[in-house]
Amino acid sequence: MTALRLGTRSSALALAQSQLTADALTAATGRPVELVRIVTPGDRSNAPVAQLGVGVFVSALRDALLAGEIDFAVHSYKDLPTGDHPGLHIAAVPTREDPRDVLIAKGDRALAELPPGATVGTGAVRRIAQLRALGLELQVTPIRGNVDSRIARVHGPEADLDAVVLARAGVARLGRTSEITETLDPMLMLPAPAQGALAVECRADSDLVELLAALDHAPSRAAVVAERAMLATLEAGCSAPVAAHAELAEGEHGDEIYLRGAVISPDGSRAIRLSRTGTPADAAEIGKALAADLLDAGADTLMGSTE
Ligand SMILES: NCc1[nH]cc(CCC(=O)O)c1CC(=O)O
Repeated sequence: MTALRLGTRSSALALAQSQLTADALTAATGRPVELVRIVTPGDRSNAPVAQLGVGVFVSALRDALLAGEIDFAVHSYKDLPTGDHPGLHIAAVPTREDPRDVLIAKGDRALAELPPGATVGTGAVRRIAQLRALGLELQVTPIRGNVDSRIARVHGPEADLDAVVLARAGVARLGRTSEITETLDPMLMLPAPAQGALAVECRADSDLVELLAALDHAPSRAAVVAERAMLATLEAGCSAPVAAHAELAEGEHGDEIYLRGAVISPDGSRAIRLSRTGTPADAAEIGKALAADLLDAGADTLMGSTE
């Protein structure tokens, strides 16, 4: 049988999550899968990702899909733009990894155990804002780079920070969970919408739509749909850092989604945190309604407060 071509970036994380997905697909369907490395403008450039945007990585894979060079691609769902892409289809959202953020700190420390003035590195404005909101005497430092190079800022010959904050999912997929010193409580550090989830994408007219659906995990998809609907609705009205986390639980009347959302001012001085519940079938509506609640509570005014 001809192998299905799975396009992937060459970063360690992209290769790890592509290989995991390839193995799961082969186990579920018997179809062999080969990885095809796509060199993206982002991989060729030395410019910081913050400047290029993760969009460049996604675009190169999507171009290769539409050109028929690859049959499907696996993305970190949180890196995808919120709008649908014409001609493409997300055929599966596999079982999500733990969506929480983690701390990797020197001396096996938790956040509350870091000494005053400790340096904590992280890239995302969402994490920076929530770290500042804790009111600890931390020096929050914006950093960039891949997961390995960020961990190297704490452990290793070039170490120059006391701690870094990362997504648990990325650390787990690279097999480095033993280095985690604290998994951060979502009450304090709410994750990015869709963090820990993957999107398996193919052309909308592809024969593979049904085959790839074997990898879909309905509860993971419902959670991501709720979180991303919230994000998409907020994008129109507010440019402050956004966080979201949906949990599925069995309620009295069947499964229920519990969606939490937060919008934080970049300096951490103000935060609006709200939640909504509903049924998984209404995931998108729950997300939109929570975004409307956040805007009603003043989410659009949070960008103004800076240090
Ligand atoms: N921002 C980059 C990024 N995109 C996806 C992950 C891994 C976690 C995931 O799949 O959600 C990471 C690293 C991180 O945020 O620490």
